[in-house]
Amino acid sequence: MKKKVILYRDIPAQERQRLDDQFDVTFFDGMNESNKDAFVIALSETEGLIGSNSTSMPPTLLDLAPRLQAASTISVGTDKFDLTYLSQRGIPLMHTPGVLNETTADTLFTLIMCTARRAIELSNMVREGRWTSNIGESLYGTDVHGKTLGIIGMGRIGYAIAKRGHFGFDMKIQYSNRHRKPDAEQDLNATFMDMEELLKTSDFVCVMTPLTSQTERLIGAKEFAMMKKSAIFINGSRGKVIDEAALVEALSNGTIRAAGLDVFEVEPLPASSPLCKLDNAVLFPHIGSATTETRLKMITCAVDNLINALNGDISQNCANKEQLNR
Ligand SMILES: NC(=O)C1=CN([C@@H]2O[C@H](COP(=O)(O)OP(=O)(O)OC[C@H]3O[C@@H](n4cnc5c(N)ncnc54)[C@H](O)[C@@H]3O)[C@@H](O)[C@H]2O)C=CC1
Ligand SMILES: O=C(O)C(=O)CO
Repeated sequence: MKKKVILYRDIPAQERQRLDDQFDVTFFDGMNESNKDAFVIALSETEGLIGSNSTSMPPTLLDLAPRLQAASTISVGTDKFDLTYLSQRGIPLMHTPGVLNETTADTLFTLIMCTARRAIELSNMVREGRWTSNIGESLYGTDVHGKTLGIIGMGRIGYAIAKRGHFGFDMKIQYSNRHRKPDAEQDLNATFMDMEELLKTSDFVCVMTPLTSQTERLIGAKEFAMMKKSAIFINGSRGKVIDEAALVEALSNGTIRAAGLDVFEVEPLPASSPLCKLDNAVLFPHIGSATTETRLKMITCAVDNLINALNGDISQNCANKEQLNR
């Protein structure tokens, strides 16, 4: 008999077919008030889960899935699951590292360029008929090339961002990370330092850590105050890695120059957020990996991951492999 699987995000037909070939699939378009009861009933029988990282899967919900054997998230970030809880139950969480590095780094560099050159603010000026003469000094941007790029979280994506800065923009790269990265030091001439020194000396501060209990609110009022007044802050990790209210304050009172954000404490970001009123904030709707090519690669990877995991193979792309092996 085929194993039962819940698919909680729409995926292309050919990938859905690969799941159907192997499993008895129940589809939900996310999880919301209108389908929650049916979702809970399906959970009681399911052996596998696959979906996107816009849906939270807390222990209270997964307690309702006593037969669960594997979960597969269409993301590299695993913060919508509790890894300790899953590991205690012996359930692997599969994810999609690597396939989105370059696309996400492109997005982060777009944020760097848009904030530095005030691209969105000035584009809006043109569209709204407010371009009536030469723009004047008060609307000039700041250079990106030749500046210092500080990366907090020099992992797979951090490295891809640093590569763009080093080779494309002649930037000086510095980083803080849980451990040193010899490849970044050799290939990109990157300098390892503690976060405080990085905050004080970078022109662009880019956060690319995962969201964990150690990184939650890593950057708050104290950290913004350490940055240069001319600094530009970029967050592509998760909204909760920063204190958003403190960022609003820092952008409003000139503690830092500007911010580019792809992620927020609450997503979708409500239009009532004070961030939406700030010209010096560039706001993207969590599009780090959102290209047609890369999203397909992520979905294909996540489908492979679930098939492998439910067949007992977690050698590739298992986020809690070490915890499971303990
Ligand atoms: N905006 C978007 O659409 C996307 C966001 N992400 C986010 O980016 C995160 C990173 O992805 P990868 O680069 O693939 O992960 P990774 O595991 O390769 O890199 C993360 C790095 O952060 C470092 N780190 C952890 N805690 C730290 C701390 N307290 N201080 C400094 N460094 C710390 C780790 O040592 C590691 O090198 C994901 O977990 C996800 O949350 C990922 C993809 C797309
Ligand atoms: O993969 C992730 O973690 C994302 O945030 C979406 O690409």
